[in-house]
Amino acid sequence: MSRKKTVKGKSSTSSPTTASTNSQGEGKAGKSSTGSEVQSNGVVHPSRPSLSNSSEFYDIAFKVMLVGDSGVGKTCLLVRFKDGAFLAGSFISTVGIDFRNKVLNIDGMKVKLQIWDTAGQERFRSVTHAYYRDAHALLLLYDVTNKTSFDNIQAWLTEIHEYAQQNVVLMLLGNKADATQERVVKREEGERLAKEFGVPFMETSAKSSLNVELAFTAVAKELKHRSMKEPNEPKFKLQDYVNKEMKSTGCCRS
Ligand SMILES: Nc1nc2c(ncn2[C@@H]2O[C@H](COP(=O)(O)OP(=O)(O)OP(=O)(O)O)[C@@H](O)[C@H]2O)c(=O)[nH]1
Ligand SMILES: [Mg+2]
Repeated sequence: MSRKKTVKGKSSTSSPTTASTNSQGEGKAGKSSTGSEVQSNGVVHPSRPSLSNSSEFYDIAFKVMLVGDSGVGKTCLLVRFKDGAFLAGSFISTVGIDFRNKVLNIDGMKVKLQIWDTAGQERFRSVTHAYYRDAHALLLLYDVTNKTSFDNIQAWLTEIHEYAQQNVVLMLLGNKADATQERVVKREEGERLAKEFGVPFMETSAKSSLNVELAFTAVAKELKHRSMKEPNEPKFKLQDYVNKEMKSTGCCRS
């Protein structure tokens, strides 16, 4: 596998609470004024119907962070979700941190996800640590064709406990589920690990798009339910929702 390096996001140790966005809803860490109100729980409610910089109105916004070893497919997962495309060919390892915005319609509400794509390489850890505390949700990825990336999940969870908010929404994703020939981590092993740590789990594929939309939608639903706190609404259960909605390729349904 060839490895090229490119500067896609600006390395920064400042908090991502503020960020600048271009017309495609992509951005880098930085400072900007949005006119939105940030609640004590960190949820961004626009003070009026809001036009995000990606030219889409939204009612509520959350920060989601992609974490996991280098090469597990974080950038590809985000590109698949945002653009519906797969980055095949040579692997371009992320440098620092980068984000893309996407507005989802969740039960009649426009939910904006600001999705932070972090570099998995060890040398960028100090950069990404600074961003954990502002994340409302974390998608923790391993690669089903790479045992080391699976074995490292425990270390990632330790890091998350150290740097992220206590109530952060967390989901474990076993990516590259399409790669049946190269698979070395069974779905059952992923499920077992997730159960052990009490986190929702599913397998995904940025290549085939298996469960990509579902992963982000499930997180957006959980965040929206938490922030709305409708008194008579039944509690949203992320894993139950995922199990119900999961698409099957024969390999990945529980
Ligand atoms: N077969 C298969 N390959 C994938 C999938 N997702 C990513 N890849 C490949 O895996 C390699 C790494 O993908 P990236 O998305 O760049 O990995 P990353 O996690 O962002 O890596 P860092 O930026 O270094 O942290 C690339 O060559 C992708 O083409 C997938 O779902 N299936
Ligand atoms: Mg990347």
